Amino acid sequence: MGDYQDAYSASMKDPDAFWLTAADAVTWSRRPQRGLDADRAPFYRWFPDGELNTCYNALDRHVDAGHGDRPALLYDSPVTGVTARYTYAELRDQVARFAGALRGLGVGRGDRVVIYMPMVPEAVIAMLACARLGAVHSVVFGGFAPKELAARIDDAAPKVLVCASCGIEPSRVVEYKPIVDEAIAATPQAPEKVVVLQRDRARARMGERDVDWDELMAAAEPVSCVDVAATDPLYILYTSGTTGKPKGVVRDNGGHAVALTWSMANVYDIGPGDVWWTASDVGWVVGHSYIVYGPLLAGATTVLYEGKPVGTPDAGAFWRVISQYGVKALFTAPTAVRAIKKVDPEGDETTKHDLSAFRTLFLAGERLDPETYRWASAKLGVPVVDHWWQTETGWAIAANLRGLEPMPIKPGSPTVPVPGYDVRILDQLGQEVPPGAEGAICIRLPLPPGTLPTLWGDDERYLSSYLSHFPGYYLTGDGGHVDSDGYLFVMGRTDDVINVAGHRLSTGSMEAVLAAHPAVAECAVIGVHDSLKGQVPRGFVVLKAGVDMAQETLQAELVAAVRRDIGPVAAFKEVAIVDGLPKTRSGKILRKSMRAIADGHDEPVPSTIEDPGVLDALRPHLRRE
Ligand SMILES: CCC(=O)SCCNC(=O)CCNC(=O)[C@H](O)C(C)(C)COP(=O)(O)OP(=O)(O)OC[C@H]1O[C@@H](n2cnc3c(N)ncnc32)[C@H](O)[C@@H]1OP(=O)(O)O
Repeated sequence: MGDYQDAYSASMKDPDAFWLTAADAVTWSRRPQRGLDADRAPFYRWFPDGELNTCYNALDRHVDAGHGDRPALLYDSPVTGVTARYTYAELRDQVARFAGALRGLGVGRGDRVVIYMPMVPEAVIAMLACARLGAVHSVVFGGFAPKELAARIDDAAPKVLVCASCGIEPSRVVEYKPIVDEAIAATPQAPEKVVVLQRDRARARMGERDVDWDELMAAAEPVSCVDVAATDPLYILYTSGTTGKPKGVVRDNGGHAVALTWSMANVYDIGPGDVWWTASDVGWVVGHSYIVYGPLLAGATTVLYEGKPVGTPDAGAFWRVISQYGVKALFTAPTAVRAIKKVDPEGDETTKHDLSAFRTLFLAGERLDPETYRWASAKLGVPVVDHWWQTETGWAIAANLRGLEPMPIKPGSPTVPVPGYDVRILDQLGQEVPPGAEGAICIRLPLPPGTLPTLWGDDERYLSSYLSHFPGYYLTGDGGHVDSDGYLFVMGRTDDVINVAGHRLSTGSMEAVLAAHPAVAECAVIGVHDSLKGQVPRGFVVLKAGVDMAQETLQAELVAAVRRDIGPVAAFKEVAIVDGLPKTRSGKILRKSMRAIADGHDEPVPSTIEDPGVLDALRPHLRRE
């Protein structure tokens, strides 16, 4: 662990020096003299005296350096049959023009813009245009329903919303504009204007506040980059918490640019001119960091793929893209690999494509099970590198740093803490546990650059969600252990957040939907193991006295309600009607015990249980006997 150990120790001993050196890789309009600002600890900030523009660093800088002809973005859309190639100069020009269009709609520094779009180049253009103006974008994943979109609009209070008329799923066209209209009607924070990108598969009906993307672009003048403080927000990205209300994770400009630039070289071994592909969605943090900002900051070529691992058209889609564009490294979620493996268990499709340029498969977003790791390693013949991070951190907490010092891979472990992250495993009393012992995975403050400085408009919730549990530490919400070689093993969430196909979801918000049904007296939703999606939600409801309704009808209504209120992404398909839910004497539902039984590893029942008979009666439902 030579280079790694040196870098890690340097980042711990003198974080200011470490990150100010890393900051040299970024172009500043005012170079920072200070690294960490701890004046308002635990609200730490990075590079408080620095000024820059993130869009300048992602685009203009490369054009100014003479690389305007280098491909910046390769769009590949098997669902529409369209491909497109943007050089750095072309992408810069499109972004500058759309920034001019937004400015014409009154968007300026600090204003919020909500983006609700599928995987089209215009989504990337809109994000970078906001960054160019110093405006704050908030991208919402297309699989969320109107209510979820409305909750995000409510919180971000955007001046403008940018959407497409539709997204294209393999089995159906999803009309986005009616979802946007419904969401806007449900919030007092309606944006002044909605910019609509019309797609031929389902053109949107336009209303008074709507503006057509093409018409706007045709009339707009390009604008240059606006310098912002390093500590100014670049974006807000909402993520599920334990309650129904999503948390608005804030990302700053300076720390983000420094951390992502550092990560592209050191974690992913990607530099200028390399072709890099993150198969995810711009609506998730992986899409923000590693479809859009990271690769462009690094001067690499990023692939934007509007398709699925299977079915668009077959299980060879990923290998076709790798071969067609000479992709050096792919970053995706384990669930995508499991989907391919299910359809093509022998990996025959891998042999039909030239993968000679392909060097590494990076996986994150959910636990990488050893079986999936072994399959991908065997079929692809390249290192399969797990790494672990969160929406909140924006980049890797633990990784096998391929550009710094590749290390032996241990299946089931994302390897070691990344420089900047002081990872500790704590017991319930906040004491550090010895190697091998399970505990709460925490990070000693301060967090490194690029991580969340707070939650949008809610410092209190930032403290209560992450910092107050163990003072001086950031609580990740995951449990796990470190082995005697210093490798981290992440075993899963310790709260009621679940991970379905790499999508982080709150069981609390699903419970709120079930509880709102007039027939339901009480309910619980738990995440249970699923061989394809990693986890899926399962609901259990107790009916109000006197309810007389056919079980199937009620179940169908409850499933439909979750899809209507949260969205298809919740993948909520199963709900059981039961006589009672197991509780402690103080009334807390024993979800952990329910989860354990459903997953087939019974744990001792807590002594605080009110009535063990209730849990016994539930066992057949949990085990689906
Ligand atoms: C490290 C930090 C992080 O964790 S960031 C988060 C990282 N997570 C990821 O990158 C997500 C990885 N997962 C995926 O990309 C997808 O699940 C893959 C593997 C491609 C499978 O996709 P799919 O077959 O659509 O299944 P799914 O479970 O995602 O979808 C469930 C239902 O939702 C729908 N959906 C999905 N995306 C959209 C969208 N953009 N707009 C509208 N609807 C969408 C799907 O069609 C599906 O619907 P249905 O239930 O089949 O009708």
